[in-house]
Amino acid sequence: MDMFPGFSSLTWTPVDPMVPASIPAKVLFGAVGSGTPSRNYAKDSETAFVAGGETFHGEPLVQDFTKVTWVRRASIIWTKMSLVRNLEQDFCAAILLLIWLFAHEYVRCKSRIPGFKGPFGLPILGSLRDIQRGNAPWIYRQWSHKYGAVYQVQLGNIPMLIINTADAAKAILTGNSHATISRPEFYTFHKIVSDTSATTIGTSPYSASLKTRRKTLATALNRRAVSSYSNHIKTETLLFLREALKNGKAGQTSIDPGPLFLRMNVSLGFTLHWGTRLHKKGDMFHEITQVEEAISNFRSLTSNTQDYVPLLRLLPFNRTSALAREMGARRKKYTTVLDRELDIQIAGETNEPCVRANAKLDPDSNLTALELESLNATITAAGLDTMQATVLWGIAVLCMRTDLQEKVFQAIIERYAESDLLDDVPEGQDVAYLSAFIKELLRCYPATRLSLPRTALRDFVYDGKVVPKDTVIVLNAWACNNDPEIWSDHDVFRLERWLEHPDAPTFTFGLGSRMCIGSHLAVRELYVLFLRILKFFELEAGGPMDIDPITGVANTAATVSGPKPLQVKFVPRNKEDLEVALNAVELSQ
Ligand code: HEM
Repeated sequence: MDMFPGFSSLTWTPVDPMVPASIPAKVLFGAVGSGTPSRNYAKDSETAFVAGGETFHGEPLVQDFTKVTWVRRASIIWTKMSLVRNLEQDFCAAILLLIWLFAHEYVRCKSRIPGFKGPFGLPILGSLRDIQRGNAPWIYRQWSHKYGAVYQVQLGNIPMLIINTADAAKAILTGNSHATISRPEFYTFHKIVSDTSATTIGTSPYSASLKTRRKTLATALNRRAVSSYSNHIKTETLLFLREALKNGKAGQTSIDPGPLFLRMNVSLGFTLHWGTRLHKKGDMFHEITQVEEAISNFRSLTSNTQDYVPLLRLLPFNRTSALAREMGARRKKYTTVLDRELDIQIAGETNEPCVRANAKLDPDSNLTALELESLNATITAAGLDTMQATVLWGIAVLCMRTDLQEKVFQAIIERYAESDLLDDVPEGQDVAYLSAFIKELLRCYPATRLSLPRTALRDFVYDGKVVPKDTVIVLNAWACNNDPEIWSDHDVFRLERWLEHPDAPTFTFGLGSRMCIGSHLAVRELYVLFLRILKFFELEAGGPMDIDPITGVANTAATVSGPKPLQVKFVPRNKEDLEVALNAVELSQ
């Protein structure tokens, strides 16, 4: 039954005198007829009703207000009151928002580190937008010209000290190594990803457990241990050559070397940790690389806005949190499969020597299940994207700087006879130019340009100012590597600098108490890989390449700064000999 006869067909003409009364109200307001008062102020207003007698589709177009029933009048008065109430509510909401904003800004001001200069940034966001919009290490270096070598930025409410010069890095991270031994915890990575999968060593705050885990992995990755992995490195690098030769049709086709190297690196990590090579687990490859890349981005210092603006975490459809949770769970799934397989092998005494088996079998090692899981996460994550980025920059530089490629190649053949290098590569780095190339590569293209952040475990003093406990400290490794106090020609990719100053510092692997523990493995792998690539192939660019360290970066928001995708021709220096030699080599399974 219609409770309000005539109400549902009620139509209005606008109060706006500029609108001709002859235009049907349905055209002006859209379809009318439900009778439900809406928040269109003109429509809700009593003055919207004027007398008239036209009809539209048989209904009166304009209704005489004097004929409106008492029920309708009550409805109109109620609507008017609602309008006033809505305005009151809006006003109160605006006042509350303003108060919250002032309170927030007060807290933000209070959280600044006394004595350190730095940009103030925007309300709520601080300097987050500036950093997210550009290339953070470059922007931080620009700001250091204004605010000094060490200054503060605020990302949301969180103040961070940014270190931009070599001297400051040494003073803070080496000079106060114990005070700077911890890592901060961020919402997305530590509360969401690590809720479903353990935290890696590199993202764990300082604790007794971190000490034990770090010691276990550092022992497995020290110089002596790395030299015992030469057989694994040989297998993986020779497989890389085989794939480059085959996929690139002996130099006739350009290929993207990214996936080849990724497979090689993941496989090496698996062998060292679980004693099993990746090719046996073909299906897992895409899953692992996809998940680890996504998780790496959750570690990003700049891209997770919700880490700095807690309000965003309340959004009902929070895609970042949902994705972070999913990736953590997916990582746990494949590491669990690998753990189970290794456990069966350990029980049957058929396992290969590897980090996890050593840790489980060592009677002195008391690692808990969660700590072992942290080692899993570390080995799958650490070194994966960092090594990938470094190798790809190296390949791009060699394609674009053919003079350097020739120089290093000549140095290699001077040192090695024709076919020596398919067998073991002698320990050490006996091709000085190649060694210099790797150092220069790491200097100009540090994979993590902003090193993994630290937090102060306790107060310490730098430059006469107190750095309070819990302050987040970020090393701008890229700026330190380009410090004009160390190199007057820091913008040039020049190998000879490392022959002139072999002990000059680089900041690519960090500094002090939480420095990278995989650096020996990383440098060895880079050395052996480039030695073999350059000995057997000539590299040609198969498409445009931007090797500028700033404009050439693929994703400036990512934790790791790799180059844009490459297309490369791997032209064998001697196709027949290489094919025969590579097929003859027996590779460990
Ligand atoms: C070119 C390759 C690599 C680069 C540029 C790199 C860079 C870094 C950096 C900058 C840090 C933080 C250091 C600091 O806070 O001072 C780090 C930490 C770490 N890296 Fe690497 N890394 C590389 C390869 C590897 C490899 C191959 C592994 C192991 C398989 C590895 C394992 C680790 C671990 C476990 C940590 C955490 C150390 C801690 O927090 O105590 N890295 N790496």
